[in-house]
Amino acid sequence: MTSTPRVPFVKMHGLGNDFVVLDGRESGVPAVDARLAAALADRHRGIGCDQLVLLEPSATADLRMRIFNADGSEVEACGNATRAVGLLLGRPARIETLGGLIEARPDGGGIAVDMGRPRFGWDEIPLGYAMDTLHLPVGWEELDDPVAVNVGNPHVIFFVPDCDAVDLARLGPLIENDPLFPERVNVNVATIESRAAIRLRVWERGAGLTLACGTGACATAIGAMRRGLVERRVRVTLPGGPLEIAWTDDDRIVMTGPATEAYRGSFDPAAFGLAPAG
Ligand SMILES: N[C@@H](CCC[C@H](N)C(=O)O)C(=O)O
Repeated sequence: MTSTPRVPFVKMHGLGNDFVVLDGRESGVPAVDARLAAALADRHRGIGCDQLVLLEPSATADLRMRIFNADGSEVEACGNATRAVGLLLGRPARIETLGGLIEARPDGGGIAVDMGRPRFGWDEIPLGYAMDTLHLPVGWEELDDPVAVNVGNPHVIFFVPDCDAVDLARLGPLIENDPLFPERVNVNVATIESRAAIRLRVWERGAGLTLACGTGACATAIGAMRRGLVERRVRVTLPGGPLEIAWTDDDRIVMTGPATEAYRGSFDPAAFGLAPAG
């Protein structure tokens, strides 16, 4: 009897936003589609994670990073996963993503990522129709007057007196799936603590409430900076811990924070309905 070769993975997280990382640059790693991504992300029947990350060779960068939400949807960007991949690589690297080319490098005890330029056009978020993205004239119950920012992926940000008091588990999915957002949206509720500090909770598109969201921290910081609420370098504290976000003079977003390798494991592809390789 021949046994099916197991598929290796690395379990990682950035401030508790957790990932299963598959290295598709190695042989034996299966093609990932939405069904497999959702099955592996399942916390009861799979390995469990907020996002599945697949590394592939790239013709234009050091490697390509593909990101799948827990619901199986493939997305353009993930700040925390980029720091995790930066930790795995252990050296400065240019990373190709669906959202553009970004760069990760070791920085002190953590990883710094140049996330590229923010975008503010209504059709770049994207929104369903033209409106001012600095003050969207819309609201859902007590959440209103949000900012919209695309930092590779789409975000809407509500500034509120106390983000911990918002019922984000109920309002998050309503806003995520509102027809105003044709590609759905990540929903951020933020409280300005000072001109250098923001507190943030995020309902992630395709993943729900997470302990941290790197792109959410970037989008929220940029939204707050555009409104003149904070300086161009700010600490954003999520339930899982803090990230430092800077908007540079040459219009780039730099996010700095920790990443952690939790463990290495392997799974039986047959258990996930995959035929043995070769
Ligand atoms: N956790 C991520 C964001 C992952 C993708 C997001 N849910 C989306 O659908 O755009 C981060 O750290 O940025």
